[in-house]
Amino acid sequence: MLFSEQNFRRGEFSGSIEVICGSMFSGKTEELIRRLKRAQIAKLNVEIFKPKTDTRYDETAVVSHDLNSIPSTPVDSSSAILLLGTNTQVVGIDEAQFFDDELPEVCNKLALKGIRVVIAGLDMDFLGKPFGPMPALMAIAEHVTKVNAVCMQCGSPAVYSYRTVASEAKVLLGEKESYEPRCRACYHALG
Ligand SMILES: Nc1ncnc2c1ncn2[C@@H]1O[C@H](COP(=O)(O)OP(=O)(O)O)[C@@H](O)[C@H]1O
Ligand SMILES: Cc1cn([C@H]2C[C@H](O)[C@@H](COP(=O)(O)O)O2)c(=O)[nH]c1=O
Ligand SMILES: [Zn+2]
Repeated sequence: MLFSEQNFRRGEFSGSIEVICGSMFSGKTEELIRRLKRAQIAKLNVEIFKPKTDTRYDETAVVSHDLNSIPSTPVDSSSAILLLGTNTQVVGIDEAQFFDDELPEVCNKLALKGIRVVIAGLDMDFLGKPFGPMPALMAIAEHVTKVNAVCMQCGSPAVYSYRTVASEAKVLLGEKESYEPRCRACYHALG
C-alpha cells in the first residue's frame, strides 16, 4: 500500500494517522520523505514539523542518513503544530519520540479536521524501552509500519538501537559515532 490515498466518509475527505517506526538507520525518515513528496506531487498542501532540539543534520530541514531532505518547521511543543495554515491537507512529523505527551491528542485533532498525519519516530530508546509518545501514537493510528535496519554485528534485520558510547541520558543526539542498529540476539549479548 502506498498510503497516498485519502479516506472518504459520506463523500468528504476524512483524516487519518500513519506511524512509521523502527530503530535508528531503519529508513523511517526516508519513508516519511517518500510519502510526503508523493503528496506534494499530488498537489496537496503539506506541512512538515520536527522538534526544535533535533539539529543533527540541519536546523530546519528533515534530513535522512543518506541526506535526502525536505523543508520543515522546527517546533518546541506539539501544540505549535495546531497553529498550521487552514488549508493544510497533509502533516508530516519526524523524530516524534522527542515530542511531549500531548502529541497523540494533537494528531487526533488534526485527523478529525480531515488531515492526513504521517509520523516517523523511534519506537524504542537505547535501553529497549518504549520511547516518549510513540506507543500512544501507534495505538491510535490507522496504519503502523515497522521498518528494520541491518544489524551491524551479524547482518540480520535490526530492531534495536545499541548505544556505543558511555551515557545513561535518555536523549543523546547522534549517529554512527554513538549508535549501531542490532538484532535482538546481538543487542542482548550486551556488546
Ligand atoms: N545498518 C544500517 N542498516 C540500514 N540502513 C543503514 C545502515 N547504516 C546506514 N544505513 C543507511 O541509512 C539509510 C536510512 O536512513 P534514515 O531514513 O535516515 O533512517 P532512520 O530515520 O530510520 O534513522 C538507509 O537507506 C541506508 O543507506
Ligand atoms: C536510541 C536513542 C536515540 N536517540 C537519538 C539519536 C538520534 O539523534 C535520534 C534518532 O534519529 P534517527 O532518525 O532515528 O536515526 O535519537 C536518543 O536521544 N536516545 C536514544 O535512546
Ligand atoms: Zn545481529
